[in-house]
Amino acid sequence: MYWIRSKKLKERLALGFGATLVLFTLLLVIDLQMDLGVSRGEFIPSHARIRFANDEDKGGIYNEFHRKYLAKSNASGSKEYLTTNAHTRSRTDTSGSGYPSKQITTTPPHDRFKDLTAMVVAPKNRRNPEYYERIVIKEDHEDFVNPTLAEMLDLRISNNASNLEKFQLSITKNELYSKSDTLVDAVIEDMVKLPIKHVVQKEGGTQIKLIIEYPNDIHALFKPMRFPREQQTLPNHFYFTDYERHTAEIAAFHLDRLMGFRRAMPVTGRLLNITTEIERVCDDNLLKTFFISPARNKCFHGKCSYYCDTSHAICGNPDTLEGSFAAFLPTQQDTQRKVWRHPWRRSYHKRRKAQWETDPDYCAMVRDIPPYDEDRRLLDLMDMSVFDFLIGNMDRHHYETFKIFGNDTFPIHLDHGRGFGRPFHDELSILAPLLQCCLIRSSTLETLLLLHNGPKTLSERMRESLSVDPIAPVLWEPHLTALDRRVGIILQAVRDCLKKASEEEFDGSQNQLGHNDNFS
Ligand SMILES: Nc1ncnc2c1ncn2[C@@H]1O[C@H](COP(=O)(O)OP(=O)(O)OP(=O)(O)O)[C@@H](O)[C@H]1O
Ligand SMILES: [Mn+2]
Repeated sequence: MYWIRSKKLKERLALGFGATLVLFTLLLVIDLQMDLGVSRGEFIPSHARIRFANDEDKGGIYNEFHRKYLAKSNASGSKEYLTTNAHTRSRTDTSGSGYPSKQITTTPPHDRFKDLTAMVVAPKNRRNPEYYERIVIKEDHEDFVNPTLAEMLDLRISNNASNLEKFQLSITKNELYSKSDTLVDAVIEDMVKLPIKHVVQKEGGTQIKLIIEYPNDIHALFKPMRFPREQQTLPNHFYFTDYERHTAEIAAFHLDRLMGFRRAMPVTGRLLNITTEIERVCDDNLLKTFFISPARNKCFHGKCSYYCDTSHAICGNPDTLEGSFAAFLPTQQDTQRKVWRHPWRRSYHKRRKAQWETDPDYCAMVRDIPPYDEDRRLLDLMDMSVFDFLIGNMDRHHYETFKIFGNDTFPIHLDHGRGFGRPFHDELSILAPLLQCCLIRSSTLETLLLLHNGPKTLSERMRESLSVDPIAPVLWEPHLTALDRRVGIILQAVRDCLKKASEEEFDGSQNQLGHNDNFS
């Protein structure tokens, strides 16, 4: 009897152990795939796993910059000012002092950053690179091969292809569209004017998104308006629980284009009739979630993991709804994208920090790991850091590239719904990649200097660019002001990097001199 019972127990234990082992292995494989960017069955290490930090390490230029900047903004009272906005804080908001309270009183004199301009215009010194050439990188475009998707896929763009299809097939290895592009406006006009044929909810992702289908197989990704322009990120929301803003998607596309990155798909605003243009043409699953609110507005909530219930419904006014429409990424055969985990990914945990937040040598480790050890990828992450800092986007957990172009291609600037949430706050941690690597493309620095010194500032250019959008004004004014302020902060960050490097260079040459002195 005892023998049987013990055997059963053993069997049960063995079974339990086996099941746990299988589950654990499965989890590990899934996690590893995200970590290593799996492509056509080959494992290509993309970057280190997110490691959580234990000890606070306060060294490094990133932490120094952080401290300096905080000290500065405290000394001047506050860099933030009062917003008297009814939407900002509802009566039930018990968040305490999450928001600004003082008006800026003094403006410092305009610093033209002439020291940085000198470096951008200096010719590249091939024989004897200067110390700053390790920080401000001038790229060679001599062996410039830049095939299009059509060329890679051996496809001809037919004359009766839609503007979107032409656009998609003209995407190149280096950018989504060229500086002299003529298709972006046409793609946008189609998304604004063409009738909507069919609507389904996009699967995956955390918040609601709809796939809009127009005639001729044209598609767009729709994000609906939830709040008025003046609504800021709720003080008690983390970046990963922040609501998405359709205006941020639109503004991010304009900024990406203005900065000359051309890595974001075209996005436009459009007003919809929620009844005739969504409810009557949507699939059954979405249709089931439609209802009329007590205020007699037409609403729906869809199905998703965040904010898809009656209390977070998307409502028309009474049936007019505003939203953003992003041109669809290529869906042709062999245009798959590779998903990479961002090395400076946040922890997505409300109490833990990621390793980069406390390790001042984090970049040295990233620099050694493919694909960051060669070609353009690390420079692209620096651009992304600049871009995200400007828009205040903390939600950059992954990024995507087109598989067919290999590793020496651009990361697509995707998913900016959580940008433009806190116009009175500059989130320096978004600049951590740039500050920890002390690295920037010369062309990006040049653009920043131009936007800083004029003739037109970034906010002026953005205001102008956004003014043609059907739902203009797209951004609340404080967001535009923030852009100009943040350009100045990035330039200061680059200057601090250069200053530190020049000090190190000077120390090095002093040592050498001292050494030589002994011989003289
Ligand atoms: N313009 C587009 N065309 C086609 N697919 C897109 C487009 N933009 C984004 N996607 C795809 O949809 C996915 C989800 O989009 P997005 O990241 O904007 O939504 P999200 O809800 O914020 O997702 P998550 O919560 O995972 O961050 C993206 O990872 C991308 O693969
Ligand atoms: Mn997202």
